[in-house]
Amino acid sequence: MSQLLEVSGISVAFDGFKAINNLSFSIGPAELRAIIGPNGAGKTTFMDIVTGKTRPDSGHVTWGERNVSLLRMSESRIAREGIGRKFQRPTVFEDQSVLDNLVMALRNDRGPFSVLRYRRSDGDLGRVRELATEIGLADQLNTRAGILSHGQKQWLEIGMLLAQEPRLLLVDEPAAGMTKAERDRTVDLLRRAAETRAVIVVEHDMDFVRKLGCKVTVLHEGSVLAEGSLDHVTKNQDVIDVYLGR
Ligand SMILES: Nc1ncnc2c1ncn2[C@@H]1O[C@H](COP(=O)(O)OP(=O)(O)OP(=O)(O)O)[C@@H](O)[C@H]1O
Repeated sequence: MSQLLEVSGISVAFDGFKAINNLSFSIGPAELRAIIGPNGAGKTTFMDIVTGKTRPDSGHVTWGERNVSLLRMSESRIAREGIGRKFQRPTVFEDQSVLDNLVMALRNDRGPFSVLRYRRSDGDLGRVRELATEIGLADQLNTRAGILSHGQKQWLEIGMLLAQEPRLLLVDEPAAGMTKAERDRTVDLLRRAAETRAVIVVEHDMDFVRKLGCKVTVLHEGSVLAEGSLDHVTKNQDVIDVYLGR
């Protein structure tokens, strides 16, 4: 298989306004990609379409080895197919410990009645420790999530998504509100996560995007304006005119 997700020729209009306009995009199974673009370019709407929250008026979105269409699937089915989404604001269970948040995320996996029967197993604890190490919170397992820093909460939520072993992770503006040290650790975390899965990062912070060191897709008015390395797209005059030069 060459691509994990293939989006071709999608368009969606809200009250006649084309938020997404004949957009095509694809990402491989172990690839990190940054999406940038001015406010209103369609970045959120694009993620809404991939996750099934918004249905495009036209176009195709195909997924996985069997090229199944995501357009007929519900949001929850798409999540079960292995597409995880991290919104900008962290949504962890503040009164629970880091450990319990990660255990709950593992539990999410197990079907509708499993929560009732659930017992924490040694295997789960092993996996939770692995996840906590991956997100840099191994020493905070018993800390209440509510007292973590903003960056640590973001990592915890990424860990909760990783617990479900997504094949594609969509991450919305992770750098916002983070300290420089937290941003650097987030870059490492996302780069590592993308060694074994596809990761799409929507971000305005160009320094952060540069550190991600990945291919960049620039959206503008619902279409791809430019694509390539950050150096390549930042030299593009159209990109300078609509985004960087403002
Ligand atoms: N449900 C909706 N109804 C009407 N218009 C919408 C809706 N959702 C998005 N839009 C419009 O579609 C365009 C694209 O919005 P979108 O939020 O996808 O852009 P964005 O690139 O994520 O912007 P930002 O960087 O500000 O988050 C905007 O003009 C927005 O106002």
